[in-house]
Amino acid sequence: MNAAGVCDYTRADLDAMQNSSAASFVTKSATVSPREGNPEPRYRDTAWGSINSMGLPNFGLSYYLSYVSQAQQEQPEKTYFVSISGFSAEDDVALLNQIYQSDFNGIIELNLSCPNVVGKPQTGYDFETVAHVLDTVFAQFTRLPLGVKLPPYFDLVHFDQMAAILNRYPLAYVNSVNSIGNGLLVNPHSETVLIKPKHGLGGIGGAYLKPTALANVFAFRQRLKPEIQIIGTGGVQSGVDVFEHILCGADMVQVGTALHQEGVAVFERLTRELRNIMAGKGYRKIDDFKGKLKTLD
Ligand SMILES: O=C1NC(=O)NC(C(=O)O)N1
Repeated sequence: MNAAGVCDYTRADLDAMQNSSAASFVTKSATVSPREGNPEPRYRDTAWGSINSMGLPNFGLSYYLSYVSQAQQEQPEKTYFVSISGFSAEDDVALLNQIYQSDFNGIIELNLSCPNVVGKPQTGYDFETVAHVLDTVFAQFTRLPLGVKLPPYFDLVHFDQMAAILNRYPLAYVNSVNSIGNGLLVNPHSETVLIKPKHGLGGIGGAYLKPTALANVFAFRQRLKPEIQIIGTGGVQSGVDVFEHILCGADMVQVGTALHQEGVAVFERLTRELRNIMAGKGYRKIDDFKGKLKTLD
């Protein structure tokens, strides 16, 4: 499926996802009020991936809930995801109330990791706030499955601390990772940054991101209780990358930068390439290799 923020902003984007061979889609992270987002240019592709500082532009939660309501009727066999991104626990409660009062019957993705709203830190790096938000959310909202979109972590102690917090809640899944926040890409010819917001700093995606994404999927799989599934996101450009995410423990894989660069045809290509890899290795189903990465211990 798509990673939140890619091919999910407008009805046309979501139609493209709905009519593709992707198993599902997630809608652009919705905030309490619709947002214009950051000034352009705010997204750039490179040979190795992408940089973005979109700033959570979105048409508001009701726009996406009404789209999913229609999609649920058209293709009821699919389970859809709606992403929300409050700037406080109270925001998240307000967004969840709106979802619970609608006919939405899919999965909620709570984005704890947008790095691009000036003045708003990435919640996922503030462990106490993560615990407070999840305490507040799960005290009231347990009917619909809910997962969290996490930023990448880079320290084993942080994996331990976050897993200890996450294991306290009835989470449906953890989605690792969001972009690497506040990276910088420059154009050496013009001696200029690529994007306008934040003097050129933005979230890094694509091939740059894969080693970090695989490490986060693998580390959380080792630490999280088995009831919490894992969505692997980051650096998926080929069937091999999908295979590696699953080998590290991903139950589902999302595609961001490569989807932005190639369009929804990427899903058929990735699926075909994964099938060929599995056939070559004699694997008949995902469980034959999911989470079975070998270490040299
Ligand atoms: O969570 C997010 N991650 C990103 O890399 N960019 C978007 C955004 O800026 O809206 N949000």
